[in-house]
Amino acid sequence: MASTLHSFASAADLAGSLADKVADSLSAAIAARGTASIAVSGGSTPKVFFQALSTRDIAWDKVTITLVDERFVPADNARSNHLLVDANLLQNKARAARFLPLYQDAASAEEAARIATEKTKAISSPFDIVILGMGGDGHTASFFPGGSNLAKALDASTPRGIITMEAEGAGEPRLTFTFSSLEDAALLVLHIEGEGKKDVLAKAEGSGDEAEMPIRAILRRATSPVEIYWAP
Ligand SMILES: O=C(O)[C@H](O)[C@@H](O)[C@H](O)[C@H](O)COP(=O)(O)O
Repeated sequence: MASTLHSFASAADLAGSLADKVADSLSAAIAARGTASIAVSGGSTPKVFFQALSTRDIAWDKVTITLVDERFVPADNARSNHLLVDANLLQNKARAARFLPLYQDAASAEEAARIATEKTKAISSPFDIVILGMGGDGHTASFFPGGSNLAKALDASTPRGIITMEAEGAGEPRLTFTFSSLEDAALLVLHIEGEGKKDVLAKAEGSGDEAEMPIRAILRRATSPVEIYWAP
C-alpha cells in the first residue's frame, strides 16, 4: 500500500501535529460508533507525542488504549511500555481513557499472550489508530529480524491477536500484536525521528526480504495507507 511522508522541523512540531490528527481521528470514531481504539508503540520516540496527545480535549472515556507490543515485564519495571504510557499518555485529559495492557502475570510469555489475546478481543477490529515505531534494524512492533515467531507474526493469515517473540535484539521475551492485527487500522502511522531512522527507512523502502527488515511487511502489504511522520 502507498505511504505518505510528513516531515516536520522539530520533534515538538511533529508531536503537536500528530496529536491533533490522532485526536481528530479518535473523535470521528466516537461520533460514528460511540467508541474508539488506539494501539501505541513503546520505545523512546513517542514520549513527547504522548504528552501532547494527553492534553487534547476529546471524549477520552470512550477511548480504549492498548500497546502494539510489550516487553514481558510487569508495569513497575523500567523496561515496561505500560509504564511509559502510564507516565506520559494516561495523564491530563487522557487519564479518563481505558487502558488494556498486554503484560499478564502468568507463568510464561506464551500464557500471557493467550490471556492478552482473549482480553483484547473486546477491542473492535480493525483498530481506529495504530502508531508504529521502527528500530535501527528495521523492526517494528516486536517483529525483529531473526525473531522466534517472525514468520507467524508477518503471515497475513495468522489470526488477529498477540503472540510471543524472542530475538537477539529484543531483550526480554516480547508480546506483540500480529501483522494481521495492525495492518488495516483506519489510521496507520509510522512515527520515526532522526536522520539515522530516515536512512533506515530508505533502505527498508528498497529491495530485500521482509525478514531482513520486517517494517517492509507494513510498507509493502498493509491494507491501509502508511502515514510516515518524521522529524530530524
Ligand atoms: O517496545 C518497543 O521498543 C517498541 O514497540 C518498538 O517497536 C519501538 O517502536 C522501536 O524499537 C523503536 O524504538 P525507539 O523509539 O526507542 O527508537
